[in-house]
Amino acid sequence: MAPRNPNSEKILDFVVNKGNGIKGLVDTGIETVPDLYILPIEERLLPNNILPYDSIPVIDVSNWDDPKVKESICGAAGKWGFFQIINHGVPLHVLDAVKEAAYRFFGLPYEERNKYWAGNSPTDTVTLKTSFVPQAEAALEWKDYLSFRCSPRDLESFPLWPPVCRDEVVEYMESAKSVIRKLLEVLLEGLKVKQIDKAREYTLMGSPIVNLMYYPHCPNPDFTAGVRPHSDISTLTVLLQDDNGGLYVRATENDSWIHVLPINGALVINIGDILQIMSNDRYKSIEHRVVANRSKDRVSVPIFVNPGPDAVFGPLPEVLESGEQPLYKEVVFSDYFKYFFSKKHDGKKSMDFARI
Ligand SMILES: COc1cc(/C=C/C(=O)SCCNC(=O)CCNC(=O)[C@H](O)C(C)(C)COP(=O)(O)OP(=O)(O)OC[C@H]2O[C@@H](n3cnc4c(N)ncnc43)[C@H](O)[C@@H]2OP(=O)(O)O)ccc1O
Ligand SMILES: O=C(O)CCC(=O)C(=O)O
Ligand SMILES: [Fe+2]
Repeated sequence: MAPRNPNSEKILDFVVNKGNGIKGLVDTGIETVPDLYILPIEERLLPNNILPYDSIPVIDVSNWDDPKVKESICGAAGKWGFFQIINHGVPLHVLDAVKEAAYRFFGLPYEERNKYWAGNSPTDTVTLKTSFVPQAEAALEWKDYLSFRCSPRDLESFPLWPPVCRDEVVEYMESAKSVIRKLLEVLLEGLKVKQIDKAREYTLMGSPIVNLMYYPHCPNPDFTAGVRPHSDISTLTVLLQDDNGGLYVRATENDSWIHVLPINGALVINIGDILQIMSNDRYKSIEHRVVANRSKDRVSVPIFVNPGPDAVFGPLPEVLESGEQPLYKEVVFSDYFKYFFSKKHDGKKSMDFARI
């Protein structure tokens, strides 16, 4: 990474070391995007690269047992890696409450937010961070996020979580659990797995993380990234977005992107690297990126459904039983996670860690 100019060093200190986040910088009233956030032209999302008429599938899951629903889910996981679900059973008021909780947390004064800043937080199950890996990024991402580890054991530290949003995060996670379970059952059935036993459950969903993502309004969103192109490392991700839009998914055509249209009450589902690996490439973890908004603050709430830290995953025996060659080796999830967090968001490069 090239050395940063003195002004960028000052901004980095204010945003990262002093824990103000990009929210704190925007609150100073900046009218242009600082150099520290400017992407090289080849990394920007240009209007010509957006496919205006394409969209990812929207699946009505009111009847999970309907073979057509199962087919749509497995088909979308294989072709698009992304789909939206409606009539999933998570009540609208729970979804609205967790989005409001995100605005409430990021609306707190600096001193209150900063109690949870990475390194200050009273518990490692909740951390406030900015960008992705600021130490490894030439240009930072225009986002702050409050991250909650949500396994049953992590929930023991609930009393230390921020009171302005903790109930809403837990209620959202608890309500989404049955949707996650159903999705995994359908997707695994599509891979000839008959039943998700306790060991498989730990590998598929042992350490979920809920993030409250906050993308403050940006004077020129075209010059910077809310989130750079990346695939998620989860088994799958359940994402609640607000009505501002700004999430783009990579299309099959060279360097073109599809906007994920906000649908009130819908959840966006994407396959993560782990499920691509377990399925030996039958399901696809597709790159996506976020662009901030010029006039409005955007929030989203992903649930990263991750394996337990010591879970070992690789292509499933059921997938390989007909003699198919494994494309990936077996990997411990915590090693994969550390590798992902050791570099900037970089497309699908994390998968090389497991590729044979
Ligand atoms: C996209 O698909 C995903 C995403 C995710 C998960 C998303 C998340 O955002 S989870 C939040 C990050 N994860 C955790 O906090 C989990 C527990 N943490 C760790 O395991 C480690 O922290 C680590 C993520 C592996 C990184 O370890 P390491 O490289 O040793 O660095 P740290 O010790 O964390 O930090 C060193 C130093 O820098 C400060 N810092 C680091 N990053 C930030 C940041 N983004 N913003 C602000 N400050 C940062 C940190 O506080 C330390 O400062 P000190 O003052 O203490 O020295 C899941 C699944 C998916 O599919
Ligand atoms: O904010 C969004 O819409 C997506 C965020 C995302 O892709 C991520 O955090 O991995
Ligand atoms: Fe993502």
